[in-house]
Amino acid sequence: MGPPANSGAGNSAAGAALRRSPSPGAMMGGVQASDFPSNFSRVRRVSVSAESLAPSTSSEEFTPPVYPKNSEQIQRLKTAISKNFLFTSLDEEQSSQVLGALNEKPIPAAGTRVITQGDVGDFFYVIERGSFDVYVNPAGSIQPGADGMGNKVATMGPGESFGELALMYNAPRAATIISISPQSILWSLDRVTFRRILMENTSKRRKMFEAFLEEVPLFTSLVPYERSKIADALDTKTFDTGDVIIRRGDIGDNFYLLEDGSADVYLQEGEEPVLSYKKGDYFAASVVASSRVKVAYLGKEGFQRLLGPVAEIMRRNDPRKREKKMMRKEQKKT
Ligand SMILES: Nc1ncnc2c1ncn2[C@@H]1O[C@@H]2COP(=O)(O)O[C@H]2[C@H]1O
Repeated sequence: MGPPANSGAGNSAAGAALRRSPSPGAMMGGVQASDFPSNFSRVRRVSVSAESLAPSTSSEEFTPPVYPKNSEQIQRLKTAISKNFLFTSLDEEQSSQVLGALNEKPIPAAGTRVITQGDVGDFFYVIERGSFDVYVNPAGSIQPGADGMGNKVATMGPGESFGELALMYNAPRAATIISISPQSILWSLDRVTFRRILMENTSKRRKMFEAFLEEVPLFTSLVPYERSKIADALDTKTFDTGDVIIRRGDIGDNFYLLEDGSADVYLQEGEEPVLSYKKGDYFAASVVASSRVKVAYLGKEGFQRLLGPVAEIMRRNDPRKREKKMMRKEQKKT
């Protein structure tokens, strides 16, 4: 996935691009109908009422819409959201409200434009079936002509979601989304339900990790939006001085990023450390906290799905190799 000249998304960058209010011209993008394939979003673009733009307060009464589903649909929907990090920390009530409010949207044709960059945001989408390309035009909206959609910045598939940025920031859509396979299936969630139930956690996590992830050297090659997706998947654990974070030989299912504090790698308990880690470092094995330590970690699932773009850098700079090398060096000395 090649980073675009200006992806215009992610929190800070999206922030700037997204907090602009859309001009009427930008919203239409000045695009000729013939430039694009059948347009899913244009036919039901809605004006968003002031009420639904108001930030949510959890004390207000709120009844999400309910779209009846048969058991086969519920099963498909549950599978589609099961691996999506935005749904992982919902309680039972929230979960059933969201399941009820998600509405099945078949996208029969490849080349259907689901979201148009620069438009007002109305729905958030989860992909059940099919693939979708993401385009960003650095101008902030699609432009006339063959390259009007800008640069292709990503392709998304089953289990992934999109359309949250405009709803979170009350901002124009930051990208254009086009179906690339026929017979795709999306599930849509209206903006009010998204803001009331899914947004709090998502923006909390993104805000919490945004500044930190920007400083992690491994992630500097990612576009801000890719870092936001990593933030969605991170969890935090705290260790006290002397606690073993990972023991050598443990099956390492997690990828750890040192968020705060410092940690040491030991060859043998009681000996001098052979390597030290500081904020922003990532590690894999035999690590002991040398101060109070906060780590952010990614489970195996997130690791495989989200770190694809930096896999090559990690292979070159595998922390296990680094740790083993230091250990061999130490062993030679003795
Ligand atoms: N690199 C990217 N930049 C901006 N948006 C992206 C990017 N990749 C995926 N997207 C998604 O594309 C969506 C377009 O609509 P939103 O701005 O509401 O939310 C956006 C994100 O969910």
